[in-house]
Amino acid sequence: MAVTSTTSADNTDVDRGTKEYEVIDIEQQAVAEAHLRNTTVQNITWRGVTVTVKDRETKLSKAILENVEGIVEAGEICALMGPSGCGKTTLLNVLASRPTGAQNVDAAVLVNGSKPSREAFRQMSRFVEQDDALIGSLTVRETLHFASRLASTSSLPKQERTARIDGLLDSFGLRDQANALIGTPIRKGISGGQKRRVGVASQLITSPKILFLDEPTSGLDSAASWEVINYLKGVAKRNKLIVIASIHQPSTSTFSLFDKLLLLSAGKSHYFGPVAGVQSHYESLGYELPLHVNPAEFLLEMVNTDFAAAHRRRESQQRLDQLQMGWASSQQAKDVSSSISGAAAGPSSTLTDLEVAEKKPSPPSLVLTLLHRSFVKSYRDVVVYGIRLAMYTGLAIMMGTVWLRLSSSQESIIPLTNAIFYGSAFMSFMAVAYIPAFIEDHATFLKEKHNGLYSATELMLSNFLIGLPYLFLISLVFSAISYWLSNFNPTAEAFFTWVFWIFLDLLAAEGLVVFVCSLFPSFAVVSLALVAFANGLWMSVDGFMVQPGVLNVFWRYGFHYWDYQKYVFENMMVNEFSGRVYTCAAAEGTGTGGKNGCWCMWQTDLADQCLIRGQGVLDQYGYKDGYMGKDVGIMMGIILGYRIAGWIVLKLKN
Ligand SMILES: Nc1ncnc2c1ncn2[C@@H]1O[C@H](COP(=O)(O)OP(=O)(O)OP(=O)(O)O)[C@@H](O)[C@H]1O
Repeated sequence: MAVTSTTSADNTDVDRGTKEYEVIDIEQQAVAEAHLRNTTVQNITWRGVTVTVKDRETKLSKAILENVEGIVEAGEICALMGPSGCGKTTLLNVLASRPTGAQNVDAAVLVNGSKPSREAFRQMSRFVEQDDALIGSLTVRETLHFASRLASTSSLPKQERTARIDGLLDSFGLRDQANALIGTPIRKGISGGQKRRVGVASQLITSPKILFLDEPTSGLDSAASWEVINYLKGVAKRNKLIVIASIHQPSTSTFSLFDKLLLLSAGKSHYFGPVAGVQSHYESLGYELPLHVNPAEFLLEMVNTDFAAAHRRRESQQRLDQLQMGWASSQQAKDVSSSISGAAAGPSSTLTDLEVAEKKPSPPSLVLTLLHRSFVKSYRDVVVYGIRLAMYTGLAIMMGTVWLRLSSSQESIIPLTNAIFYGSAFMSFMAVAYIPAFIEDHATFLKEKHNGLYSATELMLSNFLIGLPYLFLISLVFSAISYWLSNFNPTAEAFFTWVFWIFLDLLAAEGLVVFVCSLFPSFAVVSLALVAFANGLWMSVDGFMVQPGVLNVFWRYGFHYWDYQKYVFENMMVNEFSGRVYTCAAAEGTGTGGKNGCWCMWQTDLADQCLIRGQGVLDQYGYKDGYMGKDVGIMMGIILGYRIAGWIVLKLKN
């Protein structure tokens, strides 16, 4: 028979009345959460965690964490608390085996009493970032669906996957929001608290045994914070998961949801143990918790010297030292040490015994999943390609009407040349509009890479492939409008050659954006400035402004030959001029007339027929027909080069 469980809030400081937060069928829940059950990891311990960094001002080494230790058992949820800058994030990173950027890290972090291999630890743990990079244009259900596909084998039956997703939606109170968008800057989505819950659920769908969370409640009001932690606690308890979360000033009711507390100040432990025992520990040191005061606030005030008046600094530092000594010499601290030793001495299951998460998807299946996800994002989020398509359409109309119906007489030659340069250069320049979308993808990639889901190779491949149809569409729409309005070479072959070169131009420009954004993903403005600068450089040395034969050797050999805009401009020029003939102007009675009463701006073998052979225009630049195959090869090399450079940057950067 199904049993029903009801959870309602402890409402010491948040009045929630008798509101029922979840009414879930326990039997159904047990089935839906079967994949979350932890039967292998009994505990995580850390001892002697000492982290030193180089002081930014004095350049001397200083410890930001000193000899910190603790133990969290399966099913427990532990809070890391302390004043700002006390070392919470650093400790969380050390425990989660993530880079800290420190000079030296000493730590013995053990699972079930033994040191797990890096890969096993990656498989069994997940890290939920403070600013969890969710994709705003996906729905809540899609977010969990893609997280599941990236983490677990594609042979997982569809029904099983859906059951897991539904189970997590229920466990985190998200069933009603399942089909709501996460939200983008221009489309309102779910609330901040719901986003945090989605962030946690999307990590849990990958079945970790240990979950680290960096300030999961920051920026949330007390009711939303309570909900996030309460849902998390429910899942952890039912499935025996280990949860360690850093937290800033929780409300009384949120604070009491935690089983354990590690209180830090200036990198040192001030308390580690059950939340319920912290009050008696401080009472034993002579500090009684006043009535009607939030205990978390009280503790934080006690261990914070940042706001002490200048003349009381010394006094407050002395008190802090006393408190720290009080903890270090307490019986509880000794008990913590013995529990850690006990866990290490116990029958440690070697990590090959640990049930490591499910079989991972193959690289091609990862690429397919990323492609699918990017596809959904690309048609829902106008920032990705929609805005660019609109911009390029606008540019095509503008160009087509400025360079309108150019004739095949000689006065059109310079406008046609200018239009070719302007069109190809501006198309490339406007790829800067792709920067925000790629920066969002990069943030998601970092989170997923740290959690071991996929690597730079899968990102680069899927990112390149998803761009192909969209960039081709943009090239086609732009060309269909501007090409015929301006009256370029009116043959189908010339038109499609033009489309093809615009397409290659956009592919190279997007490669440049991806490379630069991979270098500076946190600074959109820097990426924007660099891409704009690079485009300016490529425009000035592509052969239009200064013809290749005139360009000095430094720019010619240093930059001109690997400037993709050179190949685009050259081949579009050849496409327009090599097979065409233009009429000369009729000579006016000025004495400068040609032989047949006409005046030709370019003297070619057709001058006596009052015509200009297009090749004459090309000769001025040193361009010839017949090199398209070679140039396409070079262009592909440049496009590939940008992608490889971006891939190397992503591989090398942490
Ligand atoms: N790689 C580093 N080099 C130099 N100093 C560092 C480095 N990493 C952290 N620190 C310093 O160590 C201290 C602890 O940083 P940490 O981010 O762990 O604190 P925190 O408790 O998480 O702070 P907050 O609550 O404000 O996020 C800070 O003073 C920080 O400036």
